[in-house]
Amino acid sequence: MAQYTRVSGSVGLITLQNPPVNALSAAVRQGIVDTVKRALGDPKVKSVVICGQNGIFCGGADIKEFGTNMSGPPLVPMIHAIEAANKPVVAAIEGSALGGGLELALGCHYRIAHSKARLGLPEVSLGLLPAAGGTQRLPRLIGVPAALDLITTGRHVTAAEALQLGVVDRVAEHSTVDAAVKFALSVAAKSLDARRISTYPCPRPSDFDALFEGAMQKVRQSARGAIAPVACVQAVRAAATRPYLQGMEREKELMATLFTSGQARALQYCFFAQRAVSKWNMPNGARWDTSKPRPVHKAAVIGLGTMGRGIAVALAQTGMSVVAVETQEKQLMEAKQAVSGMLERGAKRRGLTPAALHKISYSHDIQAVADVDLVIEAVFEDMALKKKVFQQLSAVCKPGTFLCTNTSALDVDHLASQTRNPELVVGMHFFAPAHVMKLLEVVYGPQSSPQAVATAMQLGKKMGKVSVAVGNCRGFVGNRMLKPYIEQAFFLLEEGATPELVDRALEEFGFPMGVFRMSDLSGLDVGWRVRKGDGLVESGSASGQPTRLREGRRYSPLGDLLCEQGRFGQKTGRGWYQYDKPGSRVARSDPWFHSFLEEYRARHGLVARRIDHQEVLERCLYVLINEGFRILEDGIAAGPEDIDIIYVFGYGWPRHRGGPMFYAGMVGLATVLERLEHYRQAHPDVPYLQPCSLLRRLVASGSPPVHRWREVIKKLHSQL
Ligand SMILES: C[C@H](O)[C@H](C)C(=O)SCCNC(=O)CCNC(=O)[C@H](O)C(C)(C)COP(=O)([O-])OP(=O)([O-])OC[C@H]1O[C@@H](n2cnc3c(N)ncnc32)[C@H](O)[C@@H]1OP(=O)([O-])[O-]
Repeated sequence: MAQYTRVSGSVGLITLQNPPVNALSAAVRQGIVDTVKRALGDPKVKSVVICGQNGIFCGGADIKEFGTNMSGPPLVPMIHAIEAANKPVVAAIEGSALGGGLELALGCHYRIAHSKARLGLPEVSLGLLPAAGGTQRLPRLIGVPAALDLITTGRHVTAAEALQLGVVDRVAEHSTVDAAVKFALSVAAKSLDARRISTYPCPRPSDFDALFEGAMQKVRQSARGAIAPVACVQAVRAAATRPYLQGMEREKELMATLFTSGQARALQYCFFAQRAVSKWNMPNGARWDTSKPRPVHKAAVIGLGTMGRGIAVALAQTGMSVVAVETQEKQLMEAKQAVSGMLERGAKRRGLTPAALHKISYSHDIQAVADVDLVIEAVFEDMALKKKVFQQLSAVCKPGTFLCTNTSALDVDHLASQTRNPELVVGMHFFAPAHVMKLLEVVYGPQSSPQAVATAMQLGKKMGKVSVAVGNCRGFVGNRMLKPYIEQAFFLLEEGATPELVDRALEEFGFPMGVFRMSDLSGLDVGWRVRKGDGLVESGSASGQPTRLREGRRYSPLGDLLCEQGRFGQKTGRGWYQYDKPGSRVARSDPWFHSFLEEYRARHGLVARRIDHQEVLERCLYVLINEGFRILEDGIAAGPEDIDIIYVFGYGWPRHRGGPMFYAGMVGLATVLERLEHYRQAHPDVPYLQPCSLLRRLVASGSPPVHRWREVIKKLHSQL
């Protein structure tokens, strides 16, 4: 809807009305067409202002309409009518002008933005391109290089940068609409010939070919198989090589290739899934909208290793006071330096003064956290040590202090049982580097209070994290699914694959790093320590079948054998790959490992066979997905969106593939089930390949679309 009023005597004020972000739904588009006609037909009106209700201009096209039979007036002619108007039209931009919202503003003759406004064309992040003239008008207004940057990255710019780029004409510190009305009065009599962007020539950069080749190469490298960024470059190229109307035809053509693509559906699913996970609920019925968080003004971090330092930085960057505790004096001094460095670099990147530096106080005494509202424990991943810390915290902290653990796999309930108030204990599982990675798993146990979960989720949002609430179990959601994925990768090596082949298949699928390059980065010794803790590691000297079985389950000692030789990955310069020196990041094939693998197969009577990318993907991804279904069945994750957001934001699952559960729906649940059964028959000693009954149930009920799985899961749990 759009409301029309005449203000200041001669200004027609059009207000977009579609809360919360005034998206350009069919009704809003119709409203704009009607109100613009009215303003242009009203003799008293000399100029027009378009603004949005509730302090936000427009969040773009209504994404909820995509995939439906879209009705109502199309955007392109609607914006043309505004640009062709014989009265100046001024866009008053508050809050956000994104996608179709900015394209609407680019159709106006002037743009005035509030100093806090954000502007951009983020369509690429939805698997699309700006299809209401954005790819043709923006290059004409701000030049090809700047337009290429905004359109291929989809990044939002501040009002200040938008002014500097020439996207907006003015920036207002207060009441943008008033400023726009005053401005509209001042330009009422001015000619509009030079204000219709589509009539502008598109400046042709001197290094035209090099620029577009460079842009195409860049998007192909960073896109990892995503198609929208490539189409964005092609559309902007049309702006620089064709007259406006032909360029618009090209924009339309390219959008048609994207609009119904699987990638666009996956990316739009991620958009809504990211918002859905903030609406958390627990099996005991507690929910996001009925559980009130408690404010956290002062927080503490216990243990200043790599994770603790990142968490301290992320907390301080919220502007709250932070107490950082490390009992080892030397480690404390090193941590102080490291944290200060990270804060200074962070502030510099954002063009800010490192005010957060003064928000952190350091101590080697746990007594220093007595008055904080929330503590995050990040000491070494050892249960005995963590239990001791939780006992101390329970004694030292003021009543009501939330006690959170950054453990990545240990039992949160067991730690809670070490305290006087287990209801105040939750897991806050960050991902390395903690001040960079967006994902946060908030882990609740049966005793965790809804208020503790609500407080941790709110703190996560304040730290700029995408927080997902999950139940307590071994490895929570992310690491629990990673275990069978890694196990299959090891088995594939035994059967004939190489680290290079497995990694190439996963990287071509879209992962930034394959499983073996990732293992070398995070360190083979991390997993080795956990397997030792689980009593799985045996001495390397023995050979034959028995050494590859643990309680009747197939087991591959490959990783253990490498660790016994000190091959921990990048940190030792040798792992699954070789590196120039310890700490280098460039992986190179290692002839030693290839002959070691052949000798290993011979020693264990294994005959290598040809393995193709399809088998790698099916075995590594379907077994991970299958564990995802078990997690849903166990109620550890409330819905597929929770799992998908965890994998997209924490494990490098390519966003244009929607996440493991969405991907399973795209491939077809029946196919996933059939392939798992196929591999289970071939490998009866691998229980992870046993299809989950929830998967069978979904296939039996006709493989409903992913957004309807929660109903099936609910029914399943109600029958349990
Ligand atoms: C032709 C044209 O070229 C093309 C084709 C297009 O234009 S494609 C569209 C391009 N536009 C975008 O990519 C912008 C997408 N939106 C955002 O980036 C953000 O929303 C925001 C504007 C910066 C506000 O952030 P926020 O943190 O304050 O609130 P929120 O929680 O995110 O959002 C609040 C609520 O609004 C919903 N919502 C937001 N934007 C929406 C949109 N464009 N369409 C439909 N719903 C939308 C969202 O799902 C949530 O719903 P619910 O969860 O409450 O039920």
